[in-house]
Amino acid sequence: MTTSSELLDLSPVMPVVVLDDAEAAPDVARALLAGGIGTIELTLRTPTALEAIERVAAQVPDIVVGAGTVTTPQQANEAVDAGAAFLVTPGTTDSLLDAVTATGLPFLPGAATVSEAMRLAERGLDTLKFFPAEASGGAAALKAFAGPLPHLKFCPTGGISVANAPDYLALATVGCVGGSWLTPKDAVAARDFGTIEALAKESSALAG
Ligand SMILES: O=C(O)C(=O)C[C@H](O)[C@H](O)COP(=O)(O)O
Repeated sequence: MTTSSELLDLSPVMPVVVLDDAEAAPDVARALLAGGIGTIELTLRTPTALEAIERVAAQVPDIVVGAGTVTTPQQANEAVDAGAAFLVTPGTTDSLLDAVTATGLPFLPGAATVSEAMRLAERGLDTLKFFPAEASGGAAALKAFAGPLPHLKFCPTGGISVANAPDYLALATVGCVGGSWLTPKDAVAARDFGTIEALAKESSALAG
């Protein structure tokens, strides 16, 4: 079992993946692994996402597969049943926090402000997702968070690319960044796993 803080150490970039076709999921995961990325977050934005998680968990045991876009207690439970090893929420409500905590899985709860981060810290959580990162002030905002909250660690996502990822990864409070750029929609649709592997390689070489 990986802890929330260990999740941030798996790779400098956590790929945030939206899949319309569950059948492609194992090959996407294999391409990411071949490019040096040890984790995949499959977002529950598409009807096939749970099946995609199931397939990756069963067929690609070397990658740590999690569920993203978990916004309801029911989704948290469905993700566990599908075999997710971790959960990611874009924001946090009390009922969602209770549900994800009850799963016993490591999770990254979303926060966009200092107050939200402080509320999560009050609940004993020190490893958070910062979302939407760029729209909420970017690396400069997180740098400012670290003044009063140096003990909290973040995985920022939302608007991050290979170009601005280094600004975040340079911060001591950032363990990894999340982003969808490793799995472009057209590359997935065309089953162009070579492109995904190349993007993964470029991302895994970023200093974490
Ligand atoms: O789906 C979720 O749970 C989210 O919270 C949002 C995702 O992490 C971002 O949408 C990824 O952002 P991009 O890399 O800008 O595409």
